[in-house]
Amino acid sequence: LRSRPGSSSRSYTHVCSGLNRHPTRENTEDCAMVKQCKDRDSWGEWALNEKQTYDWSSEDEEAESKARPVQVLLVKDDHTFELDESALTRILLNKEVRDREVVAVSVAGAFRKGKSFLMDFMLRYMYHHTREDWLGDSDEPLTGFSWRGGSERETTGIQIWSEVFLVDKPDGTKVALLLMDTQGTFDSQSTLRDSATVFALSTMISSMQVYNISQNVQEDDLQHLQLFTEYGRLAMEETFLKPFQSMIFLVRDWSFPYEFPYGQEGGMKFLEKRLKISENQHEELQNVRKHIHSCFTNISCFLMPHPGLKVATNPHFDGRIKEIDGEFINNLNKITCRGLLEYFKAYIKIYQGEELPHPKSMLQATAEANNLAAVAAAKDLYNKKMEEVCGGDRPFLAPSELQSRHTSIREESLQLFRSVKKMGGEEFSRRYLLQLETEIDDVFVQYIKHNDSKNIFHAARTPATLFVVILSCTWRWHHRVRGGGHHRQSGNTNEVKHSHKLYNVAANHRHLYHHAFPGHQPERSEARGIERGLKLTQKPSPRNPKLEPNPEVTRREEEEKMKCKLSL
Ligand SMILES: Nc1nc2c(ncn2[C@@H]2O[C@H](COP(=O)(O)OP(=O)(O)OP(=O)(O)O)[C@@H](O)[C@H]2O)c(=O)[nH]1
Ligand SMILES: [Mg+2]
Repeated sequence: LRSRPGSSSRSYTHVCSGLNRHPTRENTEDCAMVKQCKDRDSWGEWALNEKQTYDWSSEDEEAESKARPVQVLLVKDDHTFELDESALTRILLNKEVRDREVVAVSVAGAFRKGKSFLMDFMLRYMYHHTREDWLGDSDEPLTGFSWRGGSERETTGIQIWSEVFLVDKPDGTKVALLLMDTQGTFDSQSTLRDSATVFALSTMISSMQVYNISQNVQEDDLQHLQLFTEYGRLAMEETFLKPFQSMIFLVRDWSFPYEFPYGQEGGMKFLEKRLKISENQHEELQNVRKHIHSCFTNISCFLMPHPGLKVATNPHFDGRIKEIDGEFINNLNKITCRGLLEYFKAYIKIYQGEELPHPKSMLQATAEANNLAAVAAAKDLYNKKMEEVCGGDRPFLAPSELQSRHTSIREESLQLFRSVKKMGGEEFSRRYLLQLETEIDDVFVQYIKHNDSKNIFHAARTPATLFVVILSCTWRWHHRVRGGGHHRQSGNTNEVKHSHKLYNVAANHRHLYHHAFPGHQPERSEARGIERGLKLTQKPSPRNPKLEPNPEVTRREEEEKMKCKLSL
């Protein structure tokens, strides 16, 4: 194995010092980082000097590899992700393990909660598990994955232990066991998306995810688990019934052993209580529990005691057992897990792409929901009021009237949006106000169109045709009225005026249409509107009760109407 350029010298030193205790030189011919767990006696054969440096600079030098954490997933400064495929390939395609079933054990959870520290105990177990005292010398510092005290984050991305352990299954076959340490969630340099990606990816590729939490199982722990697993489920193409394998809630610093004893049994009873779904529970609480149950094939829990104040607060503590509380040590347990690892590369591609939605903080999601609900309520109000003004069964409205009704209803609806209490602040909600304005204006164009469909002149293909039709109708009316007597003359003058006015409106609206709906052709329903429009334009009509009804005129009038319709 080669050293990765830019690998942290800090964690490197840590690992170097650990090599004295975990020397490895199994298969130099294949550069294998494989530990045959039964072959424990050979482990001590090869020890490195603490100050020894490694020169893995040449591909040809299949150097005696040193067990160490290898950064396989990098979260870069610009919050993008990079998979170190060659490092991963070197570990996983080693001929000793490449055809073996893989069991990946991962640990994830909030930053600074002792995840790497725990993984180092797992490592120690893997190296010494066949010994009675696998914990080793009580003066031995704890090494492996880099862990440390302090408030700033340590582990970044995903690291895997370069050495893959071969573990015997009861049926005599061997499985490859991979240990994986992950970047803690919610540190101050990561976005929610960064945290969600690391958590989701490690859950997707692990057979067992250890969810490392502190002191208790809180509702927000469950909600975050729900968010992250959903983010993982989204990325998995197949919709498995249960997309993930095993999940262990590892509760650190458990302080209530008198309620639930330390360890797995107490943990299971405690978790059963915490994840219980009951009828009278609020839907929100039920949903998060149902989601978690639906995600994992196995869910268990382990209650770990506090390791003692030295571990938690002493900056010089180096992990030696004699300084760790006995109870903590007594509760370190065996690993039991299995699974597959081959989707690693495929999954990271999904997170590198932009198809997945970005997860949002609870406040952001709530603020968005508030604003969207206010937009919906305001749009509703606008639509309702406009329906009353110019809806389906309302008569044609003069455009100027329609415009002025729209303006006042629009303002009323914007006012409703402004008055609804919303989270996220003024600046945030301005975006939604703009969205509302745009949507209302779009709907208004529809209302104009609808209103126009009630107008006879709307359906004329061009203003010119329309004009010819109007002239023709008008001329016929003139002609008929001239022969029909004095009374009709005044009615006809009105008619002509009306027709001209409507022609202007129609021509004007056609212009609006073509602007709003380029390429739009009048539809049947609009054609039907012509009939309604005809009725409208003929007011006051010869059927006006004030005028003498003349059956002959009425018949001709009907004929004229038909001609008008046909020419349209
Ligand atoms: N209270 C408490 N502290 C612990 C426990 N285990 C380890 N620590 C201490 O917690 C500190 C952080 O340990 P790490 O293993 O580096 O924590 P981490 O979760 O890997 O941190 P990040 O890599 O930054 O996410 C160290 O000072 C440990 O000594 C524990 O069970 N309880
Ligand atoms: Mg860590």
